[in-house]
Amino acid sequence: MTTQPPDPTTPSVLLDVRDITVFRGDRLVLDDVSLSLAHGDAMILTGPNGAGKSTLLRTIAGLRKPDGGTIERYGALAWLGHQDALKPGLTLAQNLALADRLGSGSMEDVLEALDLAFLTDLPARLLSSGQKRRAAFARVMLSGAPLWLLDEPTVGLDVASIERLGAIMAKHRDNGGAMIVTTHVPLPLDNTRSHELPSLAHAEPLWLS
Ligand SMILES: Nc1ncnc2c1ncn2[C@@H]1O[C@H](COP(=O)(O)OP(=O)(O)OP(=O)(O)O)[C@@H](O)[C@H]1O
Repeated sequence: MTTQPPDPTTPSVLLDVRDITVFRGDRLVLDDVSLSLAHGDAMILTGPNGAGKSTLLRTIAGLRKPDGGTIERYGALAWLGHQDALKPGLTLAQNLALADRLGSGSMEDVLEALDLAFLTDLPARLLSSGQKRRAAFARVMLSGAPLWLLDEPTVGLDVASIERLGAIMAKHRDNGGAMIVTTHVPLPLDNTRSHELPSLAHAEPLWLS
């Protein structure tokens, strides 16, 4: 539906992050963070509030520049942030059609997998918060990207929806995709790796220059 199984001639590594350092304002948030992801991997990013989980995902997504270190990516990525970023005046179908143009997923399959099919003609502003979260996740699926960066994807979701997400993530991995997921709640995912970010919040501020 989304990602094709890996081609044996392509490298198994999808993402290689080396010694990433990020400041926010004058404060060091990420200090020499390194991680790598291969096809089929699921990494759970943990750490207390403010440890820099969102900052790391945004940096990998290219939404901010690291102050040090390197990021090598082998394939497209899709990023799910805290904001669902739907256009409120457009219907769910119209919102997803914008994403569908970019990728290779099947709209019907995605709507079915997320139990959204009955909502396609509703303006996005009328969706509940859990429905909006599922719609935002639908855009990730429709991107066709092998690498998913998911920042607290389960916020606002009921138990059945979290189970659905778990099944979708497992299928994505079976198809050769990989993901980094931040979460404060357990996810229904097998064989995950975890990466814990320490809190640097109480470190002395460091000035950039
Ligand atoms: N625009 C900004 N300017 C300065 N500092 C910021 C800015 N945005 C975030 N920060 C700080 O960067 C640090 C990391 O924030 P981040 O949102 O990445 O943490 P997080 O681990 O995702 O937290 P949470 O678990 O609460 O979602 C925090 O101390 C936060 O206050």
